[in-house]
Amino acid sequence: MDTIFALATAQDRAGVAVVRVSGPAAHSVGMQMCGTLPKVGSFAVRPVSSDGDLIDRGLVLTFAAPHSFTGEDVIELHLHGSIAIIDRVLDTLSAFDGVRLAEPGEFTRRALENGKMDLAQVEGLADLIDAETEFQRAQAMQTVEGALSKVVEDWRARLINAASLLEVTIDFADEDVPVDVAPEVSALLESVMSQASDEISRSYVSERVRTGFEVAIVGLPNAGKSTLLNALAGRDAAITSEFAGTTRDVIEVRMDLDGLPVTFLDTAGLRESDDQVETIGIERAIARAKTADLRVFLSENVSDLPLDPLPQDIVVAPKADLRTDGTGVSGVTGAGLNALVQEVKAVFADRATHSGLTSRARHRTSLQSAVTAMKDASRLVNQGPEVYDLAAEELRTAIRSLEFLVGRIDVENLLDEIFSSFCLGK
Ligand SMILES: Nc1nc2c(c(=O)[nH]1)N(C=O)[C@@H](CNc1ccc(C(=O)N[C@@H](CCC(=O)O)C(=O)O)cc1)CN2
Ligand SMILES: Nc1nc2c(ncn2[C@@H]2O[C@H](COP(=O)(O)OP(=O)(O)OP(=O)(O)O)[C@@H](O)[C@H]2O)c(=O)[nH]1
Ligand SMILES: [Mg+2]
Repeated sequence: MDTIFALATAQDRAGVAVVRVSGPAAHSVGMQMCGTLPKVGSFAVRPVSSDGDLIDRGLVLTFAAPHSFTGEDVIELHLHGSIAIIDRVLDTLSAFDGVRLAEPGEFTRRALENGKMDLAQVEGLADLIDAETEFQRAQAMQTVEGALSKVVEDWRARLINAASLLEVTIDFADEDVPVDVAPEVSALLESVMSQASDEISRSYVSERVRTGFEVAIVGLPNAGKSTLLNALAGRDAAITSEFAGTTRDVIEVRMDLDGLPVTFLDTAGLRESDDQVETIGIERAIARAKTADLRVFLSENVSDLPLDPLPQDIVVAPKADLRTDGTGVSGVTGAGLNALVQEVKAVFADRATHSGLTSRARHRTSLQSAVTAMKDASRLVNQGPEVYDLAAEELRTAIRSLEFLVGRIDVENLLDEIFSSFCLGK
């Protein structure tokens, strides 16, 4: 087993930089660079040297397998966060035999392989590192803490219970069956099916929390959409001009609305156009507006537009400053801006109350196949003891789907994909 190392902190000048080393050679490498290591489970200031040349004086932490993040022997070098120090320390580490730079996510991969966390927790950890808003942090943190794993484990236990009730009956097949297990098995299946189905519908909301809710700003050319986007963003994200048809590409601005991750989309003004490029822009605008979670129609009259508002969509008049009725929004004067933001926030805050524990298509696929197998099992159980063996087989399929979800089985082919999205040093 290679010993791996990486910079765990951001690749830039900083107060402190942390280099982690994990694997069988971690302690011996540490002793060669630092003279002696602090005793296991503690930290101390040590010189960090290369061939007798003092690179830095750092804080050194020693962990011993299995009591570390990876479950292996680990040392951490907390260095001054200088680019030159980091380069020299990484160079020095790579010169040791059997010691190499870690791949993205490789520390976490070892933690998974050593049973320190399961696949759901690993995904949660990736989300936690990517979290930009409070809702994202809270959702990811509950997954890291094992909330999803615990629920799935509970469902799995109930299905195993149901399967064993069927197995007992199957074993008694030629004798008088002691009790009819069908009611108990059905009740177990019903409870898991309803909770899993509920989780599937919640997963769409959690997915939006994870990736951000999208709000498309749509309207006629020149309505002031780009000006509005810039006002929301507090910076010049999009080009604005007095010429109708200025915006063509969809411009995205990510925002944190009191912890809710929301991406505003500025789009091309909607009209019939002879300009081929503008027409492509308009097609993109309509496509993105349709898939967005919410649309803001910056429009006096939505029937002017080739798009109908959906129930929660917001319709607001443009250029409030040119109006006398006190309504509308203006990116120039800021009139109505706060009210608009509050309205968007309210819509998503309400949707976010329906979030759950799963946030990926992968989770939904597993849950869906588990539910399908449970439905089949339930139907078979109602047909009578002659087909209990078939029902038990369906239950095993459902159990395997749940095990796949938390990575108990069969996930080798998933790992490269999951870990490739991790940062270096994690
Ligand atoms: N310096 C530093 N900060 C860090 C981490 C790290 O690895 N290093 N973490 C990394 O992501 C996070 C904290 N999570 C951690 C989780 C488990 C262990 C760990 O060593 N667990 C051992 C028990 C350690 C002990 O004796 O207290 C274990 O589970 O056996 C370390 C960090 C965030 N902050
Ligand atoms: N008076 C007034 N003018 C505005 C307001 N918002 C935008 N404008 C002006 O209207 C013109 C068009 O603004 P844009 O923000 O580029 O309009 P748009 O909706 O993005 O236009 P397209 O990208 O062409 O669809 C510019 O000259 C802006 O300065 C507003 O609230 N009040
Ligand atoms: Mg524009």
